[in-house]
Amino acid sequence: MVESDPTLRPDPLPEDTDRALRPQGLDEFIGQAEARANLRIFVQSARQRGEAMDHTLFHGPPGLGKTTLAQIMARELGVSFRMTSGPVLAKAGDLAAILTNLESRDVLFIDEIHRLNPAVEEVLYPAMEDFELDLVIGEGPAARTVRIELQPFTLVGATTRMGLLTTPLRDRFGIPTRLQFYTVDELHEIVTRNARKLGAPADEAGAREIAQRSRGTPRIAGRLLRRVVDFAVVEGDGHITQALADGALTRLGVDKLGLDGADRRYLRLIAENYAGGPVGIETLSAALSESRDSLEEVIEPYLLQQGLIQRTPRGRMLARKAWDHLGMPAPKGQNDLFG
Ligand SMILES: Nc1ncnc2c1ncn2[C@@H]1O[C@H](COP(=O)(O)OP(=O)(O)OP(=O)(O)O)[C@@H](O)[C@H]1O
Ligand SMILES: [Mg+2]
Repeated sequence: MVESDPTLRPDPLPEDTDRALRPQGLDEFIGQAEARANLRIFVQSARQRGEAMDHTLFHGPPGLGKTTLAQIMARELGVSFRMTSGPVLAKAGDLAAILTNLESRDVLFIDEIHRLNPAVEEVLYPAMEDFELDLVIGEGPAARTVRIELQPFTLVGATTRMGLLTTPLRDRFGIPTRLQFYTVDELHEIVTRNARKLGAPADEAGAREIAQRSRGTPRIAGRLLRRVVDFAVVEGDGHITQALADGALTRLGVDKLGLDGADRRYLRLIAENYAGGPVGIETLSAALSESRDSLEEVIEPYLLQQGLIQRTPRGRMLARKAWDHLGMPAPKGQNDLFG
C-alpha cells in the first residue's frame, strides 16, 4: 500500500507539523492573559452548570491562536470538537448535516466565518439562538418546512475580518474575544519552550532574537524557529545562540523589526512613489499586485501596531519610524508631524 511507504508521502501539511508545538490546554497557552482568564471562568461555569458554553467569537490577525484556543476550549469543556469553515459550507444542507450530528454541549468551530454564504448564515441564526433548525423539504407546491430540535452546542467562530461580519451574526455571539499581538516576552517564552521540544535548546539571547523578529505572532515565531534550528543543526552545534539566530534570520530576509520582503516593499512603495502618502489602499493593492484583503489582514495590522504607518481618511501614511527604518530622510513637514 502507498500509505505504508513513508517515502511516497508528500511533506506533511503546515498544520500537521504545527501539531507538535500547539499548546494543548489553557495552562500551556502563553499570552492573551485577559482572554485566557475570562475563558477559564466561562468554561468552568459551563461545566459546573452542565450546560453548553455560550457562543464564542475569536477575531484578530492570522496566526495569533484562534484555532488553537477553539480546540483548547473543547478539551477543557470535555466535549468533542468539530471543525469546518465558511467557504466550505456551500449549501444550507451542508450546515444542517453537521448541526444535526452534534452531541450535547459539543464545540462546532467555523473558521473564516465572515465568508459564510448568506443562505447558510440564515440557518445559523435559529440554531444559535434556540438550538432549532428550520429545514425546507421538497420543492414547489409540495415544499414544507420542518423544525428540527438540536442538541445544545457551542459555536466558536474565528475571523480575521470582524468588520465583514453581519450585525445579526455578530450579535449572536455571547463571548466576542479579540486576540492581541504577543509581547516579545511572551514570544520569548514560546520560543524557548518550543526550541526545547524540537531538541535544539535556545539560550536567553538566542530565543530573544527570534522573539523580537516574529511580528508579534506565534505562528511566525514557530516558522522562524524551525528555520533557525536547521541552521543550528547544519552550521552550528545544535544550540541556538544570538549570533546563530541573527545570521539565520538575516539570510532569510527577516530584518530587525521582523519585517520581511513584502513588508519592506509596501513601505518603500509609499516612500519612493508617493512621498510618504497619504495613498489609498486600492492604489497600493494595484501597485503591489496584492489583494486589498491580504494587505489589510496580513501586512498592515503589524505595521500599524508598530507605529510604522498611520491610517488617515485620505489613505495610508508613513510614520517617522518607517523612514528611520528604511534609512531614508523623511520629507520636510513630516518631521513636524511625527517628530
Ligand atoms: N499562545 C500560544 N502559545 C504557543 N503557541 C501558540 C500560541 N498561540 C498560537 N500558537 C501556535 O501558533 C500557530 C498558529 O496558531 P493558530 O493556528 O491557532 O492561529 P489562528 O489565529 O487560527 O490563525 P489563522 O487566522 O491563520 O487561522 C500554531 O502552530 C500554534 O501552535
Ligand atoms: Mg486558524
